[in-house]
Amino acid sequence: MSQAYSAEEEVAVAAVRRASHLTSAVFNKLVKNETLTKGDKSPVTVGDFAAQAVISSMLKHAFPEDPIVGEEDAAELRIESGKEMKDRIVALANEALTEELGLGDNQNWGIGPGQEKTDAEILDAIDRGNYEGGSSGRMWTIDPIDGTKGFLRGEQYAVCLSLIVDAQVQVGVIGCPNLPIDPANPEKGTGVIFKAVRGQGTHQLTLSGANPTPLRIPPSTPSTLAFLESVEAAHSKLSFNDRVASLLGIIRPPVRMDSQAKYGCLVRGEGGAYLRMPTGVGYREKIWDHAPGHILVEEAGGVVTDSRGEPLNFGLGRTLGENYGVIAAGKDIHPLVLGAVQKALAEETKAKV
Ligand SMILES: Nc1ncnc2c1ncn2[C@@H]1O[C@H](COP(=O)(O)O)[C@@H](OP(=O)(O)O)[C@H]1O
Ligand SMILES: [Mg+2]
Ligand SMILES: [Mg+2]
Ligand SMILES: [Mg+2]
Repeated sequence: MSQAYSAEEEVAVAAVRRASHLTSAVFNKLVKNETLTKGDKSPVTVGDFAAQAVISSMLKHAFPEDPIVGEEDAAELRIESGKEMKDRIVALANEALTEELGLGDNQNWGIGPGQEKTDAEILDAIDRGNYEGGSSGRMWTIDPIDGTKGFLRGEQYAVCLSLIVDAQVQVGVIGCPNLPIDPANPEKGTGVIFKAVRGQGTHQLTLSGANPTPLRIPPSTPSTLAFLESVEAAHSKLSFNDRVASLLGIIRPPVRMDSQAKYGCLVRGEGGAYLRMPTGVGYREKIWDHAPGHILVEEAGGVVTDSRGEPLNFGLGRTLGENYGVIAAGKDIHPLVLGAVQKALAEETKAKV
């Protein structure tokens, strides 16, 4: 009998691979009018839309019944003012879908090079990401470019895909085109894929899908720990992390990095703990920003909770609901970090009264 979710894993890695190639190629060619500002003031580029179209098209081919919770939608591309961008996205997506990447010829799963798609098919593929989520059944999450701000700066970003079944993440794949393959040996270059399947561990692959290497979070102590945190101060309360670090006697400065590449770094032993606390503006975390990273950490022997010590709930819809932050770390150090977070929160409450 084949391993559980082996077809899903194969398709997910292939889809992330194609989308990762697309995004890194697009970065070098990106021009100014190829970025839009969304309603929440965040950026979205032709790369985000095209990568979501590619992943969604491949998922439809392999698993036509599965709903998708995707970050982007095509509304802006369906109106006259979006025509130029739409044309570019259709061309990019078709290029990526038909490219020969040596992924095998399993046409049943749509992994090998496919046929060109029409404009309508590409827009519909993007809009298939409109599922509202929920606590039962299968669903995929797509964050075609996580860390769009990092992507635009030429820094870290990640192509993120997960399969959630009955509110449990079962498969997670994260492509990080700009991440060093081996941080100790920068000459090895950049571009990695992290993958995890429930019960089967976490692995790092090259961006070409080769050399699967198992990953376990190594033990750490406050003297070796550094927080992995956002670059963007608007995304998490960085001053809070500083307070927690001082309560724990952490000496190393935080490692700031955009996107779920942070979860990838955590599982391969960089940093030691991921900490993301709300900034207080009422933002709700999105499931596509955490589901793949969450399973990478759990399958590498780590623990992920919110600041109350509760598990994250992926069954509430497109968001994680009320925002109590995210703490991810190896299982030895997680209780220590959680304790310090709760102490820092209690200090804040005390300072307010
Ligand atoms: N106020 C806020 N609080 C927390 N996260 C936010 C936020 N505003 C945007 N984000 C999310 O932060 C993600 C990036 O996380 P990070 O800071 O770890 O790189 C963004 O993903 P996208 O770049 O996919 O839009 C976006 O979904
Ligand atoms: Mg975004
Ligand atoms: Mg994101
Ligand atoms: Mg995104």
